[in-house]
Amino acid sequence: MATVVHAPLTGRLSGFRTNAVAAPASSSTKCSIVNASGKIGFSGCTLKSNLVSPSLRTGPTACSSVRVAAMVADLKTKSTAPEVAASENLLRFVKYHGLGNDFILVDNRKSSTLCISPEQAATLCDRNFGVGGDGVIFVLPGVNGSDYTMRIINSDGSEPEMCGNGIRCMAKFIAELEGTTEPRSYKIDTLAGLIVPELMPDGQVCVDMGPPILEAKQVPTTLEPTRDGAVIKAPLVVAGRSWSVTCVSMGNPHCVVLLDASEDVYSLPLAEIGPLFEKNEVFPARINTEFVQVLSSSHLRMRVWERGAGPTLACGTGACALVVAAVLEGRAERSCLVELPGGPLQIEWRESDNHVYMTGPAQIAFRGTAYLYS
Ligand SMILES: N[C@@H](CCC[C@H](N)C(=O)O)C(=O)O
Repeated sequence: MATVVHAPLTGRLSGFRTNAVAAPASSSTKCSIVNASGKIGFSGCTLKSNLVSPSLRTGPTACSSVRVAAMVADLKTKSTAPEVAASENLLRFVKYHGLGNDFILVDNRKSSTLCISPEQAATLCDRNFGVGGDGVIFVLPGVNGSDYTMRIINSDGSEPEMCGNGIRCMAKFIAELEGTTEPRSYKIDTLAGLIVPELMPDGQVCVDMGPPILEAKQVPTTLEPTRDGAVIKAPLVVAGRSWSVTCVSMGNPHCVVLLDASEDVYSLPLAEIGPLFEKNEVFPARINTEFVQVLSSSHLRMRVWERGAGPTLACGTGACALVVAAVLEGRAERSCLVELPGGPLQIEWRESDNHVYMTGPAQIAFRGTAYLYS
């Protein structure tokens, strides 16, 4: 008898989702695999992902050939204290996402040193061999008067300075760790400076992302500045096409490409051009690239190729950067709805303080315990 243990966690964009897996209850029980579209794919057992109940992972099973880094995400776990279990190579985590930009959140409050290596983080992010995620986010003790410190490792193991969707997720995670449901804000130290997310009464998170950085050398880019030290509407040839680019740092570097209104952003071959921007020699620290369709002066549609993570469903710092770029190019107002593949963000580049404010959701997906392999 085949036993389906877990229903799949499916999403609107199943191509970005891990497959849900059914595990055998005993060696004599066959397991069925439910694919991301919700269909039972086949019997037998090649364990492919992470949704296996811990109660079912011991003892002889038909899944002994498990190649995966044996991630265990227990949807039934009720724990309210998702602290790192450093013993026995186990790591407790909570998976969150902001508009489908997904992160493995780790409670690292007991130390200022990351509890796992960048390589381990990259393995955890693998959608076939790990939990799956665009990055791992660590909550560390605060420094210099901040409440907490955020560190993030991209899915390729590199460390960026900041993450907009990630910091909304982190604010929700901290509230969970602190056991509070009250609206409040946190001062978070990041490699991009102090960032302040605020939990709103409606469940959204509004983040003061600080001021944009436009000075070419600080972005950084070696492109020739076109206006007051900034790179605005500069020509850049990539993949045989001359693009008009504006470079903005929100702590991390962004290259914004505002398209003609008539060009459908979804017609671009993102997987082909994204890496060519990311690794272009004019961006010495590599770059995140946003391709933008200006639907109106307050409604922008974007797709992103992220440095160290590839095509993601949303990029918070990218949405902030493109509103700044669109204002500088005279294509948009200071307050815009930015439509990303995973949903909308409201972005405002406030004239009074020169800070960019981002408002959007952050949601828990599941909690789990992962085996760590060095
Ligand atoms: N998705 C993030 C940005 C994460 C960091 C980025 N990949 C980089 O390397 O700069 C966001 O929401 O801002």
